[in-house]
Amino acid sequence: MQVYLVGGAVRDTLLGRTVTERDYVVVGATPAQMLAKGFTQVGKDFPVFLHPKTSEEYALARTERKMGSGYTGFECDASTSVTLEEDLKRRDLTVNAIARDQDGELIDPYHGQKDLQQKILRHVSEAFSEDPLRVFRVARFATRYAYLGFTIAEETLSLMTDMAKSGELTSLSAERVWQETKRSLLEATPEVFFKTLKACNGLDDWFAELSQSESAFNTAIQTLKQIQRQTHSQPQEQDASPSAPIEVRFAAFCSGLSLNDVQQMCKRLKVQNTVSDIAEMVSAHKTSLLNCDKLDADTLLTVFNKTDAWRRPERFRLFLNALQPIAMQPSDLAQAGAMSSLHWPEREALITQALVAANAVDVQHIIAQGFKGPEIREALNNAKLEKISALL
Ligand SMILES: Nc1ccn([C@@H]2O[C@H](COP(=O)(O)OP(=O)(O)OP(=O)(O)O)[C@@H](O)[C@H]2O)c(=O)n1
Repeated sequence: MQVYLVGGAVRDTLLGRTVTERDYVVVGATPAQMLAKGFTQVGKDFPVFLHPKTSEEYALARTERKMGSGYTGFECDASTSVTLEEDLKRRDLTVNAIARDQDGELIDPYHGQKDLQQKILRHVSEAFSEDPLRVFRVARFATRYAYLGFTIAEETLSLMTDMAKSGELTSLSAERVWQETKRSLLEATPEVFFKTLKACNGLDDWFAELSQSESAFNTAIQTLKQIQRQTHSQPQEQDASPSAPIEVRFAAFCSGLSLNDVQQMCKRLKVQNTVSDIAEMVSAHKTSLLNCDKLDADTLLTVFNKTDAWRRPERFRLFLNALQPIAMQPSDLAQAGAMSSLHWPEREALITQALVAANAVDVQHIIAQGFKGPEIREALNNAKLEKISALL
């Protein structure tokens, strides 16, 4: 049997990037031989094994043919007669279809090295269309390698467009689409992911709310760029620490949508609550906190109560962090006139101080004053209002 390093590890080594995960392909071996060598089998649909010591993935070389529609209709052949070239041919992009043997020699039948040099993401063969996830994967690679100047080959973008138009993207699971989305949002230039999807009609099924609204889409792109301005002074650097967490990035992406649209999209993508909470809070309260010349105590108390800022201070902090890129966009992009006169750092500090002040109101003190039942809540709110007003 022959063993080759394949996929991302070869690609990223050639790009001079750090390699975190290694995948191998094994040619000319049977599952029984792998098990006899101490590997454990993990693949359900096709034979993939974990190395007994390193736990790295070793997949038997295979060919795949799509039989039916949907994501699962594949016929797989992983017999010992499958060659390395055949295995590489079923892969998505030429830059992902380069193998390295144990002597360090590169096997590159689809000219991935040339495409790496020319910075082109190009599909290997027509079999690309058999896996709709690849539309999102290519958009993600375009995002990740944007800093190097990579673009998508015209013919590949055209295939992606055909795939999106065919409706095949709906056969993907929400988890897989979200995973690609999340990984792209955490890259240095996340807007490239969504621009790429828009360019191939890939927003229609999973991000319908954004494909239907030009202005919501533009707001998403501008707000994501604003995060980049704030967090990456050097966007070109690989792994520039993504100081804005996924909650803030996703909220930025949703910042041009109504609360109802954000909820629809989160439900469709099965976004985890910790992430969708922030996007929904931003959508629900951005107008009252940003589109006004001065903050008033009633508004602040309502927002504190509705966001449960009292018991969820960390979530509230993320919410404020998520408002920042919306508030700090260049004034010509601000949605309402009032936003342009906003000095966010001062306003944020004021909101934080108001929360601290209101939080200092002691409910025991109110009870001791003789308030009963629903009166307690009212008196508590009044006392908090007083504290906030005193600050403003
Ligand atoms: N839908 C897919 C998924 C994977 N692959 C192939 O399997 C390899 C490994 O896939 P994966 O680990 O998901 O991605 P990487 O290319 O290693 O990229 P990343 O750095 O994002 O993990 C890819 O390089 C590609 O050759 C593919 O052709 N089509």
